[in-house]
Amino acid sequence: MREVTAFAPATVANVSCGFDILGFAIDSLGDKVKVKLTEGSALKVVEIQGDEGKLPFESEKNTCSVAIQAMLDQMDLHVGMEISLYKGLPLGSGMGSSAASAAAALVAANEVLGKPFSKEDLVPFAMEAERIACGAAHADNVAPSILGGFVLIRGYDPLDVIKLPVPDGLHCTLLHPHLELKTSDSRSVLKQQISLKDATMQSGNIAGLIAGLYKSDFPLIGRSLKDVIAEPSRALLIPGFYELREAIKNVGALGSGISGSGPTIFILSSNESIATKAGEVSRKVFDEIGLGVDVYVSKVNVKGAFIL
Ligand SMILES: Nc1ncnc2c1ncn2[C@@H]1O[C@H](COP(=O)(O)OP(=O)(O)O)[C@@H](O)[C@H]1O
Ligand SMILES: N[C@@H](CCOP(=O)(O)O)C(=O)O
Repeated sequence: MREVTAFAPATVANVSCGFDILGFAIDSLGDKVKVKLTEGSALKVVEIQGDEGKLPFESEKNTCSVAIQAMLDQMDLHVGMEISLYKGLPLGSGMGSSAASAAAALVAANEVLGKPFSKEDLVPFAMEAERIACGAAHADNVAPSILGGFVLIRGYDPLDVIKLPVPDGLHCTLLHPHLELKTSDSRSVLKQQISLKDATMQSGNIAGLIAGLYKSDFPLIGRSLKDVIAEPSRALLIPGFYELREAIKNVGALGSGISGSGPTIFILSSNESIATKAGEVSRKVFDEIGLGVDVYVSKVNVKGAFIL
């Protein structure tokens, strides 16, 4: 029977000011999923590697099978598939781990079925997987993981997904402290109301960030990396967050923020050498507080999920 393996990249959701509406994809880090067409009509997760035994095999709980089931439901198609998941991303990391599994699974399953859907069409199916992973069908991880690049979710009802330009040279440093923070938990600490002043400030920064991407205006991108909605509540859950921001002030980075719902922190820089320096300085902050950290330096991935 036909089998296909796909890779889907890690993602940085929110990008500070764009809560639930902005995200971008990272190079090389990600999950792989193999999908094999079988007899019958059941989706079975048959193998999971790299998760330390933490992820569910039940097809109604794993984001791979939930996403594929949403796709089959839309087609009213009853086929059997065996799904093998190779986790490259840590769980509850803020790097879109649940999303990368769903994105890779969908791209592989779509290929196995002869590509009935475009990549854009796959986004709503992956959102259903996010609903079971964290209780909210947000698209700011799944859309960039599938499509690559910077992605804006202009609206959810109806879904309106827009790819944005990626300025040459833009690099991201990711600091993943050795902590697990579930997206569902870090959503539960958010305030449900915001003031007019904060709404105005956040709107200015989102508009500024998008204008900065279109103009390749690095200082404007840096000035816009501010979040008055989620960051004040969530930063308290991430040791070293403000110390890191202080420590990288003289390195020349554009700015820093929480990647998705954390605990990973992202830093944007205008070139690889600043991004690397920012990583070195940040590592020292975590060494000082005695918390292990993984540091990654990456370009923005403009390709998204792909068949291996
Ligand atoms: N294939 C999968 N990969 C990762 N997480 C999954 C998967 N399937 C289900 N989950 C559940 O989703 C949760 C992790 O998602 P989340 O907290 O959103 O992490 P992240 O911030 O890394 O995306 C875990 O509770 C995990 O059990
Ligand atoms: N917009 C979401 C993004 C969650 O990203 P994750 O990588 O932590 O799953 C949020 O801020 O809750």
